[in-house]
Amino acid sequence: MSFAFSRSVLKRIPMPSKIAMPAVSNGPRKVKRHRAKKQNPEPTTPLGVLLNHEIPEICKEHNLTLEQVSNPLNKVLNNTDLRAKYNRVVESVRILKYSSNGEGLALLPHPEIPDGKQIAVVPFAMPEDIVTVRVFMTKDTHVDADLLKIENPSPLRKQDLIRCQYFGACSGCQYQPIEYDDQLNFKRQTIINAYRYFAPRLTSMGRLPEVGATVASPLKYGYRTKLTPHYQFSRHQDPSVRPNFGFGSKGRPSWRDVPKRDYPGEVMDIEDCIIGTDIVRQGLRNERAQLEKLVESGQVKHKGATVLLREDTRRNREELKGSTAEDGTLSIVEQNGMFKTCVTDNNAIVSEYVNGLRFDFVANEFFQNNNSILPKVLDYVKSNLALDESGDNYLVDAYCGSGLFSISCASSVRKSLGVEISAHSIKFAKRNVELNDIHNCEFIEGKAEKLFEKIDFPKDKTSVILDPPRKGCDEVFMKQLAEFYPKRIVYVSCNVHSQARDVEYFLTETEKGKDYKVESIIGFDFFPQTHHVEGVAVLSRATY
Ligand SMILES: C[S@@+](CC[C@H](N)C(=O)[O-])C[C@H]1O[C@@H](n2cnc3c(N)ncnc32)[C@H](O)[C@@H]1O
Repeated sequence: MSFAFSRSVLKRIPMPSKIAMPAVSNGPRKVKRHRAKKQNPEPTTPLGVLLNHEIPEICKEHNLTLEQVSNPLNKVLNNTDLRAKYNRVVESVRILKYSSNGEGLALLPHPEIPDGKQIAVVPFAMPEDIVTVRVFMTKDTHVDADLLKIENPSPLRKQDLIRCQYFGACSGCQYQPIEYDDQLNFKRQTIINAYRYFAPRLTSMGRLPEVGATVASPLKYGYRTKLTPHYQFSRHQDPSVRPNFGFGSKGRPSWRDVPKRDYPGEVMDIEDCIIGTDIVRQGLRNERAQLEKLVESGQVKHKGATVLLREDTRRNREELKGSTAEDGTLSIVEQNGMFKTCVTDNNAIVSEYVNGLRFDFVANEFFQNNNSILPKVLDYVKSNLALDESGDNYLVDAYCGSGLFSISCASSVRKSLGVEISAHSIKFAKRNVELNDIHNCEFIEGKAEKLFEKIDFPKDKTSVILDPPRKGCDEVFMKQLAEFYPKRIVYVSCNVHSQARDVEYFLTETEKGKDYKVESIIGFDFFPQTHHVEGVAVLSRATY
């Protein structure tokens, strides 16, 4: 039997520290009082958006003050009768809108105050649904509720579009029952909201263009080149039985007959994930079967792990290594003359092809997860860099990863400079220029602002691509970018909220940023069936 699974793939989850024994005491037993934890999320996370923008907005729309919708949390936590009153079933609830996280938001009657209200977050409910919910968690500002029944569906709800048996309990997808065009519209609305919330000055000054229609993904299912299922042994579980292997679950909804979960609220047992590519889906099946064998034979000694499933594409079949089927044969999918395996080793080197260019990278490092949409994104980014046809152009690629943008634009520029914090990614960016026989791209390792120490490109001929992680850019970087004064900036982002915040800061808070105009804002649907949207904002300098 192969040990590859347990040795190379698994990331150990730390064991809980020893449980402290209670101190011996002779006095009367103290009643333990529960104290609510203060919620102070990062403002551009889904919870930050909910607390700072979505809840106040609902209050405003319904003439409610924040006090009128807040809950006496410490009282509820310490009084069982009161908790039972708050954790209740509520019928005939109209869902008002989606949160930025693709969850339904609603107003419930207050359980104590006759004309009071509570704001409820209801996963899997959609705007205009009339539903029955069960409140299971009270927070200061809102309550969390499970969707129990759809009494009257929203006109946008098409239940027969749901293709996954786990939809409605798995935390991965939110939009399966919605026609694809409507999904794209919801994502556009997310971007519009993000700029209203995080770029209020630009919005009120009329300095933002209309957000464009979200660009569709060619593949609506079967697109994800990376999945990371996990498992965890619970304390009460027979250690010789395979634990659930899959993804996190959401609440305990009962509106759909989803296959039984033994450990609600934890990991769901998922046999197949249909948003994965064919080979990644095969990898999921293989690794699940492997885990079963290893557990049965007592070879899994740790409490849980996350398993990487990453597509690897090669021209040459002999180069492939990866997940094997139960009979020990390597799983391979052949597609358009290329061969694909599913790699499970975090440190393996994998390849992807985009527009005929080859990109190698370390399996657990960042690479875009939807290969099918990349040609459209690259076309759009390239056409918005305002590159001169003579080729007298320079490109800065900040947060460059393994060089996707620099290398894809190399034939249209004289020189490019990429910067990236991950040493691994930089190593592979350098290797990728060699693999593609490119000679005008340079890469440096370090924080994004490091590039300003190095750069000697003429500002009037330089365009900048920004593609930071979810938290966005920091102010130091934005200030230096404004000082550098490039002719054009294309800002790609997987979090449109931090993007909107950065664009507002750049245009309103930096001296030279005031000379820029936001030319366009548009979404790309990298993750169909989910609430995620990738935003691309184009900024141009007034004169160059
Ligand atoms: C969304 S990825 C984009 C990668 C690349 N543009 C691509 O499309 O493949 C963001 C990248 O920023 C890098 N990163 C994170 N913080 C950084 C920082 N402060 N300075 C430079 N790079 C950073 C991450 O390692 C990651 O590779």
